[in-house]
Amino acid sequence: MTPPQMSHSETESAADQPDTTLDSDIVDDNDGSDQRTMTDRTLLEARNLDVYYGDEQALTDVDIEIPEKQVTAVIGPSGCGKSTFLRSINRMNDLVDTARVEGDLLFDGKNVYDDDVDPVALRRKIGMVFQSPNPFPKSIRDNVAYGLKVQGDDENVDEKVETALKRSALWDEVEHQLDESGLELSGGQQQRLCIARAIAPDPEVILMDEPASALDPVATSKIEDLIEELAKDYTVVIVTHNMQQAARISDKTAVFLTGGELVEFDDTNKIFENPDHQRVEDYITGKFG
Ligand SMILES: Nc1ncnc2c1ncn2[C@@H]1O[C@H](COP(=O)(O)OP(=O)(O)OP(=O)(O)O)[C@@H](O)[C@H]1O
Repeated sequence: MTPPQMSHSETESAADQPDTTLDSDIVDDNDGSDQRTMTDRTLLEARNLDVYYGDEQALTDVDIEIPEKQVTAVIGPSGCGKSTFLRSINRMNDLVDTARVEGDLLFDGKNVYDDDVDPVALRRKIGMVFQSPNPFPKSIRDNVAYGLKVQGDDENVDEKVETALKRSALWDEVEHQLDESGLELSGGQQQRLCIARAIAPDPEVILMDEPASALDPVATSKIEDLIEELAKDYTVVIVTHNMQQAARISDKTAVFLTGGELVEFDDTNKIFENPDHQRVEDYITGKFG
C-alpha cells in the first residue's frame, strides 16, 4: 500500500517550523565539472533500523550504507517498506502519528533522530520528490523559490531559481514563462519543476519515491536522464517498481522483501546478474512480487 501523499498544507506546515542548521561537517565539493565524481564514502547509514506503524512492523532490522553521489535504487514487492525506508531518511514519517522508529539513521555520521536535529533543517539537506508531480498553484518562479523563502533565504533568488531550473533540465522550456502557473506545465515538466523545487535549497541528498510512475515513456526517459545527471552533484535514493529502470539508472540496488527486511544490497549489476539470495533472484526474474 502506498501511504497517502502529503497535501500542500502538510508540506507547508512541516516546512514552516523554526529553522536551525543541522549539525554536520559536510563540505560542498561541487566544482561544477561534468565528470562524475563517484566515491564510496558513506553518506547515509541505517543501523538496526526498525519502523512500526502502531503494532505493525514495516521495517525490520535494516542495515545499509548508502554511498554519496551515486544513485541507489530501492526495489521490492508492494508493501515491503520501500516508501517507509525512504521517508525514515528525512523524517517524513514524523508526520504519521502512529509511526515509531528504533535504531539509528545516520546522515554523514549524525543520527537524524537525535533530539538536537531540526527536521526542517534536515529536509533542506535531504530533499524529496513524490510519485505524482505536486507543484503548488503558484508561478513557476514561486514554486522553485518556495524552499528558499521558507528558510529566509531571499538573496539572489532569481539566480538560484535559474540554476535550479537548469539543473533540472527545465530552464530551456520555461525561461520565457516564469510567471505562468506551474500547473499549466505537462506532467513531465511538472515533475522536473518539483525536482527544481527540491534542489533549489542546495540539498546533499534527493529522495525520489517512484518519480516517473505517473509519466509517459518520453517524460520518463527525460527524468531518468536527469537522475543520472543529478548524481554528479547529489546523492540520489530512488524507490521504483520498475526493475528495468533500476537496472538502467542506478549504481547500487537495495532489495526489500516482505516483512520490511532488506535482503540484499550491492552493485546494481551484481543484483541483476548474480544475486547472492535465491529470493532476490526469484523476485528479479518475476517469480513473485
Ligand atoms: N501511514 C501508514 N499507516 C499505517 N500503516 C502504513 C502506513 N504507511 C505504510 N504502512 C504499512 O507499512 C507497510 C510498508 O508500506 P510501504 O508503503 O512503506 O511499502 P512500499 O514497499 O513502499 O509499498 P508500495 O510499493 O505498494 O508503495 C505496509 O504494510 C503498509 O500497509
